[in-house]
Amino acid sequence: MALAIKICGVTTLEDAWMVQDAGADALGLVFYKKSSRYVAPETVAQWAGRMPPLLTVVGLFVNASLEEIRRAEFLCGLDRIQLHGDEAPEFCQAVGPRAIKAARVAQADDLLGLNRYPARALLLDAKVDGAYGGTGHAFDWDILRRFEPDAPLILAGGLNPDNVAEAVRRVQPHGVDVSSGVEAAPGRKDAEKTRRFVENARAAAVAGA
Ligand SMILES: O=C(O)c1ccccc1NCC(=O)[C@H](O)[C@H](O)COP(=O)(O)O
Repeated sequence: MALAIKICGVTTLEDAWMVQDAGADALGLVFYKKSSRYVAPETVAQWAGRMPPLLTVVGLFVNASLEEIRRAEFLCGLDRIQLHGDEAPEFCQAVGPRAIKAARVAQADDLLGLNRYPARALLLDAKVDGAYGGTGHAFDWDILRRFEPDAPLILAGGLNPDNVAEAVRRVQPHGVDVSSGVEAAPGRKDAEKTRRFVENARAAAVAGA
């Protein structure tokens, strides 16, 4: 199966095109006001008709209301909804078949109960005190050895162009997700790092196929 690659924390239309040019499959828009990568749904709505046509657009929310999510979906035409807070399985169900549930993990116990989420995919990120995501920290991938997710697994947390190949080889995820590892500055992506990330991830996936 081909590896899906998502570049998260895009805040400009220019970076959205760069992500497509680099060969990624999806981009993430952080609709969480406390993030340095926050972009307003109204801003994204102004990009309408000028977005890269074939990229999957993922809206990321942290403990948002269903109303807030539906509004952003309507304004921005989101393909997926990434729930990156403390949302319950029932909330994931209410969001519907576009929902990706993100979970923060540090140890094997953090994986318990994740199969209760009726999610399109499970995204596993590093657990860091006081932060919901985008920290640049990795978790111990070995704790995934005995984990059998019911949904496709997307690996995140501290990935970068230099470690993504090893991550793909060891975890064999359905997809990988990166934010700070391909940044020039918070909220701005670096084209060269993004291109290298995609190239190295794809090469590792092909070699392991
Ligand atoms: O990116 C953020 O600022 C952010 C804030 C709050 C919740 C989630 C956030 N990002 C989520 C992502 O999808 C990141 O790609 C993921 O956490 C990995 O980040 P990084 O370790 O920086 O690659």
